[in-house]
Amino acid sequence: MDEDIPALAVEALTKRHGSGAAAVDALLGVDLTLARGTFTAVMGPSGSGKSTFLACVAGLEQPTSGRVVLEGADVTQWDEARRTRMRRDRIGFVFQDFSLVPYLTATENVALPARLAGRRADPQAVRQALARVGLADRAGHLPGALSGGQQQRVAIARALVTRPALLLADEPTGALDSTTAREVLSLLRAAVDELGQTTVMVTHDPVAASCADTVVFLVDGKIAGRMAAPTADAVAAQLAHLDQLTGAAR
Ligand SMILES: Nc1ncnc2c1ncn2[C@@H]1O[C@H](COP(=O)(O)OP(=O)(O)OP(=O)(O)O)[C@@H](O)[C@H]1O
Repeated sequence: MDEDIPALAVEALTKRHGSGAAAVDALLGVDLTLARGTFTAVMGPSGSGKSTFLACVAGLEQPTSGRVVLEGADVTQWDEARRTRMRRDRIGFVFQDFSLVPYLTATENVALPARLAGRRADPQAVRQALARVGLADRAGHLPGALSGGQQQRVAIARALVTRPALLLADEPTGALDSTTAREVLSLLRAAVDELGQTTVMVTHDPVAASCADTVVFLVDGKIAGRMAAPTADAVAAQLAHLDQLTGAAR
């Protein structure tokens, strides 16, 4: 694998939901290139296009125009079956509500992506993934017997066990208290630093965003600003100025 190929390149991405008078332009020409092993936070007001962006990157939605290039492959050219395989094999997801299967143990939840792909999960890889998130001693527990933070850690182990090209996290700390949120964020940061895991995280929280290498601000479907080496204060200040940024982006 050529190390110079970016993990993700999004080129002139547009997405129009609906048609005619009801059409909504959720993305209006987004360009973004992510080098491997980088951690990017995506922020923006409600309705700015963050979820649509993640859905297009994951191949869950077809963009109206533009390209999504994952590790050098233009996935927008692929049919639904191939995009589904790509999602299963090359992308890890972490959601705000954890999205664990309630009747499966932590181990079984982590093993699920491989099983869905028709493979047997490597038991050692599953054990290691759970140990990495500090849950070796909770492997046999059902999600209902775990705290919110522990459930999110299981979800992170599940997302990372396949060693995906891209980890997409949608408000991963949105349902957690601030102490637990910090633990989850340090796990994401460690995955980037120690495993070289390319990560994109949508968040409303400046503290969460400050764990990323770069913050990208979306406003009205366009990138309205970027911030390298973010601090929580600087991100909060930038969010407060998004209205002016919108003006500059137009
Ligand atoms: N399936 C859909 N059909 C029609 N319009 C949609 C659809 N999905 C999203 N939209 C619209 O596209 C725009 C962008 O929505 P999106 O959910 O991507 O924003 P967001 O930044 O993720 O918002 P939030 O922070 O509230 O989750 C909004 O105006 C939204 O109403």
